[in-house]
Amino acid sequence: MTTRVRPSSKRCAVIGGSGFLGRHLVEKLLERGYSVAVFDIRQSYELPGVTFYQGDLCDKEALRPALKDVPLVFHCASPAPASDDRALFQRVNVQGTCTVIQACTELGVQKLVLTSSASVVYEGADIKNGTEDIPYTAKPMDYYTETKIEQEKLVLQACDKEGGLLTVAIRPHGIFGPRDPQLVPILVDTARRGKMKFIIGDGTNLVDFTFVENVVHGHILAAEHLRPESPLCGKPYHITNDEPIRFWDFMSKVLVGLGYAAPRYHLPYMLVYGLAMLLWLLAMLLRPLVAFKPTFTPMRVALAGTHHYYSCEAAKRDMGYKPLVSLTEGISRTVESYPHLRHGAP
Ligand SMILES: NC(=O)c1ccc[n+]([C@@H]2O[C@H](COP(=O)([O-])OP(=O)(O)OC[C@H]3O[C@@H](n4cnc5c(N)ncnc54)[C@H](O)[C@@H]3O)[C@@H](O)[C@H]2O)c1
Ligand SMILES: CC(C)CCC[C@@H](C)[C@H]1CC[C@H]2C3=C(CC[C@]12C)[C@@]1(C)CC[C@H](O)[C@@H](C(=O)O)[C@@H]1CC3
Repeated sequence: MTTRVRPSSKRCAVIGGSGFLGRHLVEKLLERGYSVAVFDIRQSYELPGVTFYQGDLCDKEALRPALKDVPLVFHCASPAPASDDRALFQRVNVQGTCTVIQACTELGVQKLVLTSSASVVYEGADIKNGTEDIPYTAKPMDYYTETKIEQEKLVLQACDKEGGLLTVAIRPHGIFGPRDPQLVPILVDTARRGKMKFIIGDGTNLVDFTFVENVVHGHILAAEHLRPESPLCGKPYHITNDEPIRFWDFMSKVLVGLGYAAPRYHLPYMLVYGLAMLLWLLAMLLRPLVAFKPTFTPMRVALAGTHHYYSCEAAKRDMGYKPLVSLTEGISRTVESYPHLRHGAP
């Protein structure tokens, strides 16, 4: 006779746990008394209380040991959004997520929390205080967004309240904080190359930037409130700092905090967007001959020149979410964490 081990409720797995958000999530889970299995294609640190499993999430056999006897799984792995490798996004975000769902179901995992993105509804036009009922965009601006939509649908449709796997998706927007490999490093690199002098558009567009610890808090609340009778089952939730800020004020605060000049001169939005489209087309055409990646992609220009902020009222109502770290505090902790990116640092 085989006896099934009852999974400890303080045990969980984090797929993508070596990444920026994943590692912050792991650290908070440990603080809250969880023991954590990390599954990732790379191992980036070691911590007591964490067991690492290195592998590709598209490989079910590699996933199984990490998810065995675990009641709760967080899935926050993805290829980097800036990549233009469509096949990789399809394989990891879509087929890989199917594999994760199958493995969870076969192993009797009770809850799956997906890190989705608020970008699943963004198509380059203004979104002001967007709620979760905005339909998915029919015109995703890049392969990352296209596959995040498919991924979110797969996970939410897999929710089975009749004793099966329970699922929920968290949609953060513009995550920033210590160890972020993307937002601050790209911003500083652009500033060092003298390209952060310009404000795209009139500079009044409001945007959500969300401190990483608030995003982690939203994930843990979602996991702990996800039960068969709760409204969270099969639903997406925006998690934001609940403090929309002008895109260019946020950029300026980070730049000035790190010793760089704030952007000052205005350029018309449509002009820069048109140029970004042209450059992107050129990069596509020349790809077989020269590999160059424009900094100002159409997606980045759109994000820099439109309103895109979201309501987190549903998360407040259904899981008692409230941001723990203010934008001002988050920016100052972020700036302090990047001494090597300061102006003049070797
Ligand atoms: N950073 C943001 O602003 C932001 C905003 C909204 C949503 N998200 C979502 O949050 C999640 C985490 O993003 P992040 O910023 O921490 O990115 P990240 O790149 O730091 O982390 C992603 C992790 O996934 C791992 N990974 C990639 N492919 C894998 C594979 N095939 N098998 C196993 N592991 C694999 C990577 O090694 C990495 O450790 C992603 O799902 C992303 O779509 C990020
Ligand atoms: C070159 C400049 C105009 C700006 C330099 C900063 C940008 C690199 C970031 C500003 C907003 C960021 C952002 C993302 C990537 C980095 C920026 C463009 C995402 C597209 C990353 C993927 C997430 O899922 C998106 C989300 O919905 O949160 C991010 C949106 C903001």
